[in-house]
Amino acid sequence: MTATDITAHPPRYDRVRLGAGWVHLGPGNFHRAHQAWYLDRLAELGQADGWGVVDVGLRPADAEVRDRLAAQDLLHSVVERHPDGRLTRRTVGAVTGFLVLPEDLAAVRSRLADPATRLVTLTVTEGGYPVDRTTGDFVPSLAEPGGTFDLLVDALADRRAAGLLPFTLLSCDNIPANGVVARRSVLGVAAGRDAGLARWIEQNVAFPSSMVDRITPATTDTERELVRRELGIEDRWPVTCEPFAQWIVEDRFPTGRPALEAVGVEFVADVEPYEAHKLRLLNGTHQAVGHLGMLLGLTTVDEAVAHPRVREFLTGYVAEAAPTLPVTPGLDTLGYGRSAIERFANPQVRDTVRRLVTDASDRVPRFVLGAVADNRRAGRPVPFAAAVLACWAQRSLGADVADPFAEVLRDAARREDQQPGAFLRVREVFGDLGQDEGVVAEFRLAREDLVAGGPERLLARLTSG
Ligand SMILES: NC(=O)c1ccc[n+]([C@@H]2O[C@H](COP(=O)([O-])OP(=O)(O)OC[C@H]3O[C@@H](n4cnc5c(N)ncnc54)[C@H](O)[C@@H]3O)[C@@H](O)[C@H]2O)c1
Ligand SMILES: O=P(O)(O)OC[C@@H](O)[C@@H](O)[C@H](O)[C@H](O)CO
Repeated sequence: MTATDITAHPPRYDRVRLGAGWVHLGPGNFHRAHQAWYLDRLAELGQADGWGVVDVGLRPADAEVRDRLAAQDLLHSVVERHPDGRLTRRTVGAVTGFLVLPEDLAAVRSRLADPATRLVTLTVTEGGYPVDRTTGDFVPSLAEPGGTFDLLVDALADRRAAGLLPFTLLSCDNIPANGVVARRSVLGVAAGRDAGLARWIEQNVAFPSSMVDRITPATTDTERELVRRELGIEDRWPVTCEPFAQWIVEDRFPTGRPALEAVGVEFVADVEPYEAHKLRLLNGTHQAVGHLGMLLGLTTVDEAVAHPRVREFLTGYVAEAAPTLPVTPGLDTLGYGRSAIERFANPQVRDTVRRLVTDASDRVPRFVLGAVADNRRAGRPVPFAAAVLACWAQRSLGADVADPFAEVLRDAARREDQQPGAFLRVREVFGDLGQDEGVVAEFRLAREDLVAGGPERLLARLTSG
């Protein structure tokens, strides 16, 4: 098929009417497959006027994304990959600006200070928040100078000085109580500068929490080629993802919000039960399949789920974590976990196990350890979670581990033979977990399996095959 440029396939609405009322920090793949995709569908209904998104990148890698998208009028494809191989594509035109720090600092400041800007969203990854991984407390030394939270506090100070209303700050990162964590991060940075500003923020800025969901792998040349070959579109940075998408948001937007309920976003009074289900049963189970899949030498998540013992292990993991979740009307906890595993099994999505375990020390405490702590408080054993941690320990011995704590974890994993449980005693990652003798015993058992017979032996012990 001869490919035509994406600019020859524009959205069916007038992008000029979108303007710019929404700023997004962290313009990665997920943002484009999720928040921008939802707004695009709202724009098609003619209900997004004034809410165009200005993307802001704070990392050098964002400049390449900006350059590629700028060459195609900031349009991008979102391509849904159905299990039967079908592809559905739309051109997303919701992003009306793309700025990158540090070069565009003045433009970013003025965008954030503009009265038209009423909503700021974040997908800056779990590690992008200056809070302790295990307690969630603000840690001043983790706040990157000139980073996300300095920028937000500067912007709020500008708005206060100009007598403007603030914007609402909505975190879309996978973190328990992400609104509370965003608030703590902003207030922590503000308090270190000016108590009056911190008070003003406390009294005036809303930080709703949200649960976000759509499995969105990284884009490589393979995805670009797929879009060119199968759909006939030349797109310099398409995003491929699963067909499923969900966004549940705490409805606190004193400065207004787009009417996203028209395109399926659910606005609720309390997002916590939905968020807990998602983080513990989807992201937690993702950690399980990611660490096991890496040790099994597999590349994609669906390959791992196709291994019958891995699927059974994941089912066991879900059953172990499920009792820690609140009974929630309309939510079948075990069914939710089962449907997550079905989504992982989609052979078309081509998500990699490596993506899931990157920066695991930012993810495991948020996705796995909460359920472990709740189970232990209730006196329940945690053989499946302990097995996931043992897989992580084993994998930490490798040289190619991308993780802020890679060296510390490697050293601890190396000491395991002499000091059993040393890995779990890396306090910055595991908090007090290493003091729990029951968990340490289960972890040791799993580690012995891995050392003696690899992941197959561990799987054989914990599943019936
Ligand atoms: N990919 C998914 O399936 C998915 C689904 C739900 C939620 N999320 C959330 O979105 C986040 C980003 O995922 P993605 O797939 O877009 O990743 P990505 O690698 O495509 O993009 C990450 C973005 O975050 C920015 N970033 C990273 N660290 C930062 C920091 N310390 N400060 C400021 N910006 C920073 C990067 O510059 C980039 O713009 C995840 O960490 C998760 O919290 C992802
Ligand atoms: O992106 P992270 O690091 O928060 O977590 C890895 C995956 O579990 C995550 O990206 C899922 O794919 C996503 O949360 C699905 O909605």
